[in-house]
Order: sequence, then structure tokens, then C-alpha cells
Amino acid sequence: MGFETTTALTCTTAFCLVICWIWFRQRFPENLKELPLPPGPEPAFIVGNLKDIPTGGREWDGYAALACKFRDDVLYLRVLRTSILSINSFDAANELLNRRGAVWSDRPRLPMIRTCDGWDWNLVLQSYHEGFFTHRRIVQQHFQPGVVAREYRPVMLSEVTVLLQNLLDTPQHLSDHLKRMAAAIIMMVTYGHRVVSDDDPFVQLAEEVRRHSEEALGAALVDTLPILKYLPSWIAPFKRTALFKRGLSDQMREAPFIAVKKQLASGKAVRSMVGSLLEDESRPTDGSDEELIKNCGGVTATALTNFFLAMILYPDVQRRAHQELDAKIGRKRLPRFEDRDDLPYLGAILKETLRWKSVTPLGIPHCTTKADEYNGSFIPARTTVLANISAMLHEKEVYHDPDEFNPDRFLSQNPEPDPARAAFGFGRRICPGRFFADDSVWIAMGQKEGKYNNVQWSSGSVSVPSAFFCDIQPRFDGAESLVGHGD
Ligand code: HEM
Repeated sequence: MGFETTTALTCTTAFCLVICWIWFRQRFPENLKELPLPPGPEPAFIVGNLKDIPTGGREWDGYAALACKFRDDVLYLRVLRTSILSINSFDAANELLNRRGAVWSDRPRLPMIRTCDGWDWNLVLQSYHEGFFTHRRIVQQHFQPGVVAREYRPVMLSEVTVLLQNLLDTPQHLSDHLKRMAAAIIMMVTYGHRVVSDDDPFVQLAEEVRRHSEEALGAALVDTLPILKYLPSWIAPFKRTALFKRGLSDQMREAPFIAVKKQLASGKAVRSMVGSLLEDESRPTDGSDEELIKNCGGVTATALTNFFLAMILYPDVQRRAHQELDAKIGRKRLPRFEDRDDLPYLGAILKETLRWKSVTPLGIPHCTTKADEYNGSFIPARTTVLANISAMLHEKEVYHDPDEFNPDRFLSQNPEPDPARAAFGFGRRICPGRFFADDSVWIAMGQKEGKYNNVQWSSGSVSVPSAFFCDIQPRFDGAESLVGHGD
């Protein structure tokens, strides 16, 4: 090799090193201590860890397996320019997402879903700065335990009565009945709108939006390369789909909101969250945040479906629940909210239902607003944080025999931790509907009385079990006659 060639090679290498160094300092300007990144698989050139990201179902188990391989509860991956941190233990989540909530509570920018699909109004996706605090406060106020008990329990009881009647008539349609019940409770609470048939237009619309948004979540390349959103729709087919979804999303926001306004104007409005917001002039009245809440009904329905499955798979648990109901309530009436303290086994079943199959196994991604350090590692600003809730609720050191459905784990002398500490998320983004969800799942569980086929839980932000056969029977002869009677 000649002198010139060697010099040219040396200069080119030095130049590349300088560029890489500048790029690194720009990308990680805060890493003044030059700390290492948390452990994780070696990233490939440009694409980073694209091939290491778990896909193809049960992604939460994939992240847990990777964490196990790298012998750490936090795991670092990079996809193109996006840093991703997977948290796989409650202790790490508690330290980072609860204690350091001021820095760890943003949501990642998801331009495809938020802007193109028209979900930018959605509190779940809302960034930490865009009026988040006002919106969050309004939603939280409407779902405090006292408000849930006073305002929403009667609605839950009435809709659970409809559920029982439907289950007596067509027990084979369990999943549809549960979805209908969850949607009906949310529609009543949010808009004062009573769902009387399965073809209710607002519920159908919400279901269509939910189906399309599930297809979009996480799939969009635009989320990794935001510049793509500026491409014209004739060369970017995803933009045409996005426009269609945007139309649906706008309709979902507008239609029930206009209906409440009309009812208020005619003096026929039933008490509801949107109604009271519209009447209170000091509050924002665009109806946006209340809209998204009805999607959350799907999460509640999934938790209940998991409960039915557990009762089929674990007949001994079901038998003991019936014994408790017979001993404490008797057979002359159905359980009421006031009976909760007298039914500890049913309470333990509710906790175990939330733990056994997490309905939101990877939570909803958080994002860091500033760079931070954890256990001697550097966490870059704007890191997408995936809390592996399923892994946290199956930690072997915390939950004995974690795959078993065993409510007794919460009733022993040394009870295992309440799954609510992880199941509803963390810190400043913790689920504001948790008290509401807890009550509605409890009251529906206490009222009913199953064969099953092979069940699989779906991927996605909400993990739904596949269809299963279920033989539902009243708890005792004559129970049918109690449906719809307060006592
Ligand atoms: C069993 C039922 C439910 C479970 C397991 C559940 C779980 C969760 C989880 C894990 C999060 C993410 C928290 C985080 O980012 O750390 C969340 C957020 C949220 N949930 Fe729930 N949820 C349930 C039911 C509900 C219900 C019934 C409502 C409404 C009435 C609701 C409203 C919300 C809202 C608005 C957020 C977004 C909060 C924010 O980003 O600030 N959820 N939920």
C-alpha cells in the first residue's frame, strides 16, 4: 500500500471518528460522566436492535427472557434513533416511574397515531406539557373513590342486572355480553346515554375506532421517522388509511357530545360527566378526554373475561367463592357493594384476576424528559420506557408459583403484595379509572356462576383472551328470580 493510500485511509478513519464523536455528543450531550448504557443486545449498524425487539405474540415474555439473559431487570435497546428501556421488576419501576415521576412520566411522540390518525386529543397519549395537568385533574376528579361509590355504583348495579339477564338467556355469548356491559356502564357514566341494544350506534362507532387503533399501535414507521408524515398521501398509502381513521376518531368525539348538548338544551339530560362539565363554565368543554374513557371499558371487560376463564380452569376456587357467598350472604339475595368487607375470598379473587393475566401486559409506554442515571448506567433523554407489568406480576421472588391462580396468596399470614401496585401503571400516569374498574369488576364477579378450549392471549396494548366455550349456570336453583331485585 502506497504512502498516499495509507494517509488517505488514516485521514478518512480520523474524519469518521470525529463525525461519530460529534454525533454521539449531540445525541448524548448529558453523558458527561461517560457512563455505559444499561445492558442489552449489541445493536446492528443503523437499524440498531430492530431484530431483537420481541414480536409475534406474548412480547412481555420475550422482554422478560431478554432481561434474564442479560441478568438485569432493566434492558436497553435502540431502534434507529429511538432509545428503548424495558423495566422488568417492580423495584426498578418503583424507583424510576414512581419516585422519579417528574422526569419519567411523559409519553413518546407517536406522530402517526396522534396527529395523522386524529388521536392527539387522547389523554392516554398526551404529552406531559400540552395541558396534561388540567385534563388529568378533570378525569381524576370524576373517578375518585367517593364519586365512584356515590354516582357510579347504581349504574354498575343496573348494568350488571342486564348482564345476568343476558347470561341467563344466551350464556354462550359471554364475551359479547361482557363487552356490552362495560360499554354501557361507561356510556351512561360519561354521557348519560342508555345502551338498550347491541346495535347502539355510539358503541358500534367506539368499537370500530378501537379495532382500527389497535391495528395502528406501534406498527407505524412514521413513529420512528416522523418526517414521513409530510409525504403526500398519493405516495404514502398509510396516510390515506390515517385520514379514514381520523374521520372515525372525529365522529367518535363529536356524535355523543352533540347528543348531550341537545339533551341539556331540551332539559331531558340524565346526570353524566360530560353534562356536568358542560354545565360548569369554569372547565374546558371540548368533550375530548371524556371520550377516550369509554375505550377503557374494553380493559374492564377483558379483566372480567379472564375472571370467567379462571373460574373454569380452577373449579376449587369457584367452589370456595360460592361457599363464602352462601355463608355470608345466603340465597335470598345477590351480593351488594356494602358486602365487600364480608367477602375476603372474593376480594382475593379480584386481586388474583388482575395479577394472573395482566390485561395491559406492557402498560402504556412512558418517556423520559431529561437524561438520567440508574444503577451506574446512563439513560438518554426521550427514552421510550416499557414497564413489563406482566413480568412484575410474575416475579418468582415475590409471587410463589406465579403462573397458578391462587387467591390464598393474599390471605395468608404474610400476604403477597397487592397486584394493584403494578397492574394500573405508575407515578403521575397511574390509571385514573382504577377505583372505577375495581368496583365494576367486583360487582360483576360476585353475581354469576363452566368447559374451555385452548385459550391464547393476544398481543397489543390490551391482551385479550381468544374465544372460549363457557357453560354458565346460576349459583343455586331459584337464583334467576333474584335478578333485578335489590333484595
Ligand atoms: C381492569 C381495568 C383496567 C386496567 C388494568 C387499567 C390499566 C391501566 C394502565 C396500566 C395504564 C397505564 C398507566 C401508566 O402509563 O403507567 C392506564 C392508563 C389509563 N387508564 Fe386504565 N385500566 C383499567 C380500566 C380503566 C377504566 C375503567 C378507565 C376509565 C374509566 C381507565 C382510564 C385510564 C386513562 C384515562 C389512562 C391514561 C392516564 C394517563 O396517561 O395519564 N382505565 N390504565
